[in-house]
Amino acid sequence: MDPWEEVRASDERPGARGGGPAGRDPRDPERGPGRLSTPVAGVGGRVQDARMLLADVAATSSALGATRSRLAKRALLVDLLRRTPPADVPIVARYLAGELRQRRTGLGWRSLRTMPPPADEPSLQVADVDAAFARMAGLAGPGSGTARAAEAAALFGAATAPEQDFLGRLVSGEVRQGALDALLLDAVAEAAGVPPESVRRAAMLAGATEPVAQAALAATDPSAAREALAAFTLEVGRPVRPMLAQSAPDVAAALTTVADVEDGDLAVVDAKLDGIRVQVHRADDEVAVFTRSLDDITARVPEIVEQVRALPAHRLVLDGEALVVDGTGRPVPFQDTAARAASGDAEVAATQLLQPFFFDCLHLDGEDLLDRPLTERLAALDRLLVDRPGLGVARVVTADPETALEHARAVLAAGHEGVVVKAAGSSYEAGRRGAAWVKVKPRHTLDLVVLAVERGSGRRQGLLSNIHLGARDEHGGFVMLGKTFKGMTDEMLAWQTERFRELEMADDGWVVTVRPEQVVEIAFDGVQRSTRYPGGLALRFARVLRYRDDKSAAEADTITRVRELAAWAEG
Ligand SMILES: Nc1ncnc2c1ncn2[C@@H]1O[C@H](COP(=O)(O)OP(=O)(O)OP(=O)(O)O)[C@@H](O)[C@H]1O
Repeated sequence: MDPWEEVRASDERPGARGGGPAGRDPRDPERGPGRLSTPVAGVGGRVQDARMLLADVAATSSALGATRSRLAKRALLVDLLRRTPPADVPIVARYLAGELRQRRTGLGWRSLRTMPPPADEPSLQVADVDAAFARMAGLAGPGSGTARAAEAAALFGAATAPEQDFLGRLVSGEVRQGALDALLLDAVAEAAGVPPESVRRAAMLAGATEPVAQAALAATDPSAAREALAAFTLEVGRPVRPMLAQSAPDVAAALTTVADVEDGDLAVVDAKLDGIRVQVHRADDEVAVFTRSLDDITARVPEIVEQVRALPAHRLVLDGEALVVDGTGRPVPFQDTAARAASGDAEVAATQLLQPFFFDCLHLDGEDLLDRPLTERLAALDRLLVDRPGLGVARVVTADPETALEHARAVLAAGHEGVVVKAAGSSYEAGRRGAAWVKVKPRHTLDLVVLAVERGSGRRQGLLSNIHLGARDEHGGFVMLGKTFKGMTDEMLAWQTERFRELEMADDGWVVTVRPEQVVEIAFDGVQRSTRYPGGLALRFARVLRYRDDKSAAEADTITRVRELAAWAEG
């Protein structure tokens, strides 16, 4: 069967995706039940000298957990931000928006089991807590375990019972990192009195929420805040959040999503390469390579650096995908590319070369191209790659569904995973999953979060094997959709056994409950109704394709998406 036909015959239907902003319930009151009792001082009246108490952040966090609507959550965040002294804004933003990588403190769940008695009065300031976490993260070598335990005891001992609870949830990952980012940006806008788009755009260009929150809220009035935000522009050397794609069930549906093809609007149909996203920046001989999550991997990928240095330009920012290809130019299995990208081992790096393929150009020799139409950006890319066309991505520009489909078939035959259909006139919307890029893959996959794992038996004795899979719900929690022990290689089993021991929260001797942080890409044959699992749905023949370290749990697929798949399957 033609794989593209298979897509159409499978469980997705065109047109059923999209809709308005998720989760906004007009019946919700402006302020939710968890509203803080402390009065709002207003932007001008923020207490400039005092520091923010951890108790305030902890109270907001627990109120957020109990509040269901986005509107009420945003109101709580605005409340908190307005009362936060400017110097503390970055820390508060980091704790609530998810740029705190808890794992780096070295504190495990086990160390939280024996808390010292709580303090009676709140006295901890967020800056003290942040400093304590930073000190713990900096500990290494002999004696560091004891020093870390002493730091933790001092920190937790100075915390009241609700603060201990918050710190515990922060360390254990229950205060979900990243989940609030979009909401926090809107709250920053409201607290600073500026349009939300200006905050979002600044955060995308800065590649981070923290500095943007600080700039907006340190300003004395809305017009100063607007000016401070406008100062965030594309900077060669500083990664921007990458533009993301929606999905469509087939090429024709993708085409009509991005372009008015009846009217002859053109679409760019790109090969979708299955590797790792790379954003490369170059200023003369300085080259930096960033991943989808904006980690700097320059030192691990000298072969990419070299190829970028050879391009005929002084300053550039390119977006692309890097993969290992075999002698015939076909991509190797994704796991091998991922293993190569993760490895800093010089021997591996020398034998398995990562080849970059560029599909967008955001800056070229002094000109920012983000706001230019895609066709102009691609013309710049083509000029740049004129002597190295192999560094580009196979594409056609068309309004004709047949031509697009033909290209998609050729791309698949060349060993790639699908196509990305893009509006020819669209700008680069950093950080957004807009309608301008639509991906089509013949194989169905979901990115789910591992909630628990069962001990293996027989051949898998001593290993952690059967994983419990969860989709995100609208309220920051997860809905279990089933379990699988299929598709795991021996290496994967060994890796996951170690990984899930790290994330362990409880072990009843059979099932190990883990912190919901690890994303796994699952292939499946369909979604069916089931009374067995809490969402009323289960995946048929779920199997593991790969673990994804480039996505956080906050970016995993939602139960709404799974419900859509079930509805499509039922017609
Ligand atoms: N030609 C291309 N244009 C844009 N993105 C591409 C292209 N080829 C490969 N990609 C990859 O596809 C991804 C776009 O899909 P999406 O935004 O949904 O991210 P994703 O969730 O990582 O996707 P997936 O899991 O399907 O790879 C990009 O992040 C990029 O890594």
